[in-house]
Amino acid sequence: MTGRWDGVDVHFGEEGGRLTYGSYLRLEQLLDQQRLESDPPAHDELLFITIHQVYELWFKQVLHEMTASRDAMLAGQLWKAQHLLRRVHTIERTLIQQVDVLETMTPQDFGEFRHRLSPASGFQSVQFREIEFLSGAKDPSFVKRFRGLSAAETARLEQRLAEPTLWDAFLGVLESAGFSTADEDDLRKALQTVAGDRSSFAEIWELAEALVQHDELAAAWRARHVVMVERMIGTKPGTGGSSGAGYLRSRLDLRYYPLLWHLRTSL
Ligand code: HEM
Ligand SMILES: N[C@@H](CC(=O)c1ccccc1NC=O)C(=O)O
Repeated sequence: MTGRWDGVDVHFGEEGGRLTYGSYLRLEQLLDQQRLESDPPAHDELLFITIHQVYELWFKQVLHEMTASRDAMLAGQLWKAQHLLRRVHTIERTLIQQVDVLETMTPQDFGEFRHRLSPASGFQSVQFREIEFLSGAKDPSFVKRFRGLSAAETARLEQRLAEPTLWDAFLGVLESAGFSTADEDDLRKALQTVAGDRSSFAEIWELAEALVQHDELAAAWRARHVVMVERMIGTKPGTGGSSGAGYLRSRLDLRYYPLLWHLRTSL
């Protein structure tokens, strides 16, 4: 910035032609990534692409925060793990609310370009599956069922399958506090003890609550997504080759941390 605040010759961001807003954020590249499949262009396809790209940007951020939260747990920095999970929750609430924007598209307007999308589908979102794996729901069959993955994408999924999950890291936290997590019975007892003595185990309890919150928000997204799908395509099969809403309904009961949910019954 040069010049005077109150004068006319104020030139923000022009110091020697270095960093600018657009160059820092790589806007030329970012804003040039929306290519429609429909021809002539269907009006709503830009919204459809933009929404998905925004989801993928947030997925990237969520993975960044979840990975750091996991590593903080492994390093015994419980306050940090919880701080980062709170940010994840806030992003996840945003991801659920964003469905509202896409629902301003009618089924008729979606129908103008939907036939062009097959066999592509959200089922092929690598980052979405990475989030599931890192959360604790590792299912190698998804890697096999993906068609058309690049070598780099396959490597990312394999890495997520191999590395510790948030749940693994949480078990490490319990072990560091002196609990046995050798079998499910020991684990149930440990969780019961933590829940029953919150003044002694405040940080561990809060961390468990943060994991439950993450689990609940993921479930809320699945529920929101399937209702949107029913609104958009009814009971038609999906472009990705599944039964559509039927398949998505079969995934509604997925929970990352069933033991933290079972615990509720005995509190
Ligand atoms: C018009 C809006 C949408 C419709 C009609 C729709 C429809 C579907 C259908 C039918 C499936 C099942 C797979 C298949 O295609 O056979 C699916 C899966 C999926 N969709 Fe969407 N979707 C929509 C928007 C979105 C958005 C905005 C996202 C955000 C990234 C998304 C992410 C996903 C994911 C991650 C899956 C895999 C879910 C799983 O395996 O549990 N979808 N979608
Ligand atoms: N599977 C959707 C199409 C769809 O929504 C989609 C297509 C390509 C890329 C991402 C998508 N989003 C979620 O599935 C359908 O069957 O209508």
